[in-house]
Amino acid sequence: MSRVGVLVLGPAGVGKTTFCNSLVNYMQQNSRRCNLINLDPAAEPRDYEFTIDIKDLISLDDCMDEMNLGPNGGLIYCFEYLLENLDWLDEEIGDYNDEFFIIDLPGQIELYNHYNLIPRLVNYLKYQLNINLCVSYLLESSFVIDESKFFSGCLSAMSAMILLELPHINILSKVDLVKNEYSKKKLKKFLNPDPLILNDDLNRTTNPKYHNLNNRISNLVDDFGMVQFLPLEAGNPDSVRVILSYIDDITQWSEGQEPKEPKDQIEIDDL
Ligand SMILES: Nc1nc2c(ncn2[C@@H]2O[C@H](COP(=O)(O)OP(=O)(O)OP(=O)(O)O)[C@@H](O)[C@H]2O)c(=O)[nH]1
Repeated sequence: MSRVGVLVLGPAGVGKTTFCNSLVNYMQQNSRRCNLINLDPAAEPRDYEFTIDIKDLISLDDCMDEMNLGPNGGLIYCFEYLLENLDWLDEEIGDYNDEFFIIDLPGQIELYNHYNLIPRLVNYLKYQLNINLCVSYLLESSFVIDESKFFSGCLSAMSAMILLELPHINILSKVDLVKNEYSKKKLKKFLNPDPLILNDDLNRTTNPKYHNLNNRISNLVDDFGMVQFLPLEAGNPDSVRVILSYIDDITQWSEGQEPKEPKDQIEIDDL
């Protein structure tokens, strides 16, 4: 039995659900089986039907009404409820063997930062349900083409890497929204960034009293080897193809096979 899963993570509104749909669309068009698992208890139905939907177990609206909670408290409650009822997930995934799962998660930072909810879920998927997992972490291009926001995005991606300890792909989403030539040029620099050069740029525009902090953060990003982002334009099958080839490679790698360099590359000018 071989089950592969890609957890789609990133801040709210970054394009996670749209990316999930683009992956399903691309895989279906290329005769590959895949299943969408929705773990966002607030998600509305989208283009493709979910194979498994947390809302069949618990929905955010019901939980907020019945428990008198706000949206963030309600979300935490839904995840705690899911974790207390993991046999439900087991039953839902039950006979799906030799399958590819695309797992859409909510973007609320509370789930990742203050609680141990997502790591517990990941452990269950990985060790109890034997799903060979990887993470695709999305950051929005138009947001990060500013050095300070880029470093802030890197830190949030690194926090997910450290927290989940899974093979990890970083993606800059919505590249089509970066329109003018100057910004496009900057975007290229951020896809294959040299954190130390970006740090010099950042220091040019920040108060000197922060330079030491900037230097430390850029050294950390540099040491961590977080040197690459893949561009995503959800409506462009070429960008989805390249990302999928990376997902295929790193999930094979985490199964214990030899890592291979993905052959596919995509340039921003190709999109
Ligand atoms: N132009 C453009 N818009 C996009 C792209 N991907 C997503 N969007 C838009 O961005 C908005 C948010 O997309 P979603 O897919 O709902 O984002 P999300 O991360 O799932 O949002 P939450 O679940 O609320 O965290 C929607 O209006 C999408 O149509 C893209 O590649 N290009």
